[in-house]
Amino acid sequence: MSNANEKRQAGEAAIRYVEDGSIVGVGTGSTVAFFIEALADLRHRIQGAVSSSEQSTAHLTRLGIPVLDLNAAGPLSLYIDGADECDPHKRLIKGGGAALTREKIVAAAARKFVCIIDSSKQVDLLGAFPLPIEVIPMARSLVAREIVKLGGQPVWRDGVVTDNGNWIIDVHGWRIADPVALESELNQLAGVVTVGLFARRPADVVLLGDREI
Ligand SMILES: O=C[C@H](O)[C@H](O)[C@H](O)COP(=O)(O)O
Repeated sequence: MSNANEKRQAGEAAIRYVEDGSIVGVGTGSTVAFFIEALADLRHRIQGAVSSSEQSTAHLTRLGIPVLDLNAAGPLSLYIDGADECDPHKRLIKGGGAALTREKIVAAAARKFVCIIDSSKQVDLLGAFPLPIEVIPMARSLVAREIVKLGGQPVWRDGVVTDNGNWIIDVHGWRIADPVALESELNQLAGVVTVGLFARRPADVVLLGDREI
């Protein structure tokens, strides 16, 4: 089965976790786009969505799904999002679409995080996909030097500005044996806004296509 078909299956299968009357946390990306399309059929049965990006907000709005502010919504029962890599412990690399910061915020606000992937995202060890890190623009070189000291190869995603007005560094060359420790260590660097490792708060459920793994 093609990756696109598996993404569609995963996006549609995630609908079974949506409860009537709830506010749904919605991630970003091509897999989530299938979820948003399916969610539109249920729009009269939910209160609305909290969005993790301007891209998803535009998609949700176009389909008539109310987009709510997280501060007003409070704790969420459910967050649905894709990933760039997923290990056997449901720890993730995210941020290939530069939406990692708001994704991490909405994931943290949710009781259950259902991650929807295709088989190309499954890995034994995180790090073949370059690790995205959102940085304050003035700290780009500073953070890059610190990453080199930690053995990574930082590459500035030139031309990309996040929804929060920041920049992205993609770190190549890491095979991440201890994602929880690395996430914590990188979070301490001055100028780092968000690390694209979702290890301290992994997914609760992973759907590969329509199959829970
Ligand atoms: O910043 C983007 C997000 O973390 C996405 O969830 C991730 O890049 C996966 O996207 P896609 O479903 O398009 O492969």
